[in-house]
Amino acid sequence: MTTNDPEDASSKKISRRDALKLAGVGGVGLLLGAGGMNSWLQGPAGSSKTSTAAASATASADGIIPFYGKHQAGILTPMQDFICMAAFNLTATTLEDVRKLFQIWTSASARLAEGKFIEEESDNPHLPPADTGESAGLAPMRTTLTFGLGASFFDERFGLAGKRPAPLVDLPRFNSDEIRKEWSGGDIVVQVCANDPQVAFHALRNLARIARGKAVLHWMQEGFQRTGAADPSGSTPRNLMGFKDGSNNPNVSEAATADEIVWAQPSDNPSWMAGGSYMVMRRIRIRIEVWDRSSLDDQEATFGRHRHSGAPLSKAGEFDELELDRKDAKGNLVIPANSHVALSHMDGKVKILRRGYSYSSGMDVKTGQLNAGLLFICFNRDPRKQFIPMQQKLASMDKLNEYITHVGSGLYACLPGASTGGYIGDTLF
Ligand SMILES: C=CC1=C(C)c2cc3[nH]c(cc4nc(cc5[nH]c(cc1n2)c(C)c5CCC(=O)O)C(CCC(=O)O)=C4C)c(C)c3C=C
Ligand SMILES: [Fe+2]
Repeated sequence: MTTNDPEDASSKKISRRDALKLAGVGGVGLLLGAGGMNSWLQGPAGSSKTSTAAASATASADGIIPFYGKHQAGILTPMQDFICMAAFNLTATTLEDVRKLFQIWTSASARLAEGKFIEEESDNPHLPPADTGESAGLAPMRTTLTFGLGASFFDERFGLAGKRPAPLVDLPRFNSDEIRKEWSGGDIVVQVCANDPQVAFHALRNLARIARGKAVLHWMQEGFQRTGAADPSGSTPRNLMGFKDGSNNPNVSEAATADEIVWAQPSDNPSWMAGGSYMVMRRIRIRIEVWDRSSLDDQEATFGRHRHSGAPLSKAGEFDELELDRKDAKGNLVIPANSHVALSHMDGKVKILRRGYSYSSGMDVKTGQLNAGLLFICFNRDPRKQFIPMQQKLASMDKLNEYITHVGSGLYACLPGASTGGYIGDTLF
């Protein structure tokens, strides 16, 4: 069985020699030892201390991330440059049809991850082509496809109500939420990430196409970050507010950290979720024009970090430790208590794995302002203990709230990975 476990060398389809050859183009390869090359090729998402962004920069930027494995890819996988994400509502009326849908989605996804069409092409000119075709000749581009189930999947329709995982709660209404139904929920979520926007779109479009008669699109959103080509050094990407975003993500290349923060464990309930994770999606609109008129001091006080270096206020290095108790000569906290990092740090005890993308949906025709923001995505083992208390704290006092509004929301149980011959969801139905 192939695996998407980032620690497993057998999952790498690009040979070490190829990688070194390619990396040599940018002179990066020579600087990396064998261990360094491993994480550079396929280290987990999270802290850019492990050069995760560099993984999408050169040698492996067009490679294959195996679809089959203990865990679904697209969770610990170092972030690709683009996302195309959608929620579906089921029109299927039987569990057998739902199972068939996941079976065809699984085999199509495994092929898409390898840069193939969803099916072998038939040469019958009287039939529509099996695949829509816009990925012809394109490389796999590190495509990952990650599937999750919303709470509504467990309603009365398919006899699975008794199986709804306890952590898959209905998210509470948070202070100043302006959540819209058209950007929220859904029976199933599919997160497609790739280093090419057309490859990502193609994958999602074809999944929607083969779902015909069984599921329909509910919402869809594309997102981006700077590409690996634009930043071959792989430094932490900046969000649309100009700040480095992701610096203090947990280092999930340590299996124990990933198990503690991200993966549902066999001892957790329900056991069919073991190896899976809970994904939170928040569509967060940013009032960019207002932000752009605020002073640098105000911006830095909002996040509690320096804009240029990404360092915590009063520190010089991006990865320097946050000292939240430190006071200046006047006795004021150096990092304001209502700053985004002071609050989201949660005494260092509660952590989530963030994997969000910027989005831009053109212009708001009513106001003439940019309709843009953050497609916030995070993974956690139990949102009741991680995301929810963190967001409760942020929603009530974060200085960032002056500039943002949460307009879409979803919580999804991301199933464990599938083995070759199995299908996503086979531990449940
Ligand atoms: C509930 C969880 C979080 C939401 C929602 C959220 C929104 C949000 N964040 C930024 C930008 C930054 N966030 C940063 C750090 C950070 N954010 C969260 C959680 C949420 N953010 C956490 C757990 C952390 C790390 C805290 C820590 O322990 O240090 C940063 C600083 C750099 C970094 O570490 O990534 C930025 C910048 C935006 C723009 C946003 C909504 C639009
Ligand atoms: Fe944040």
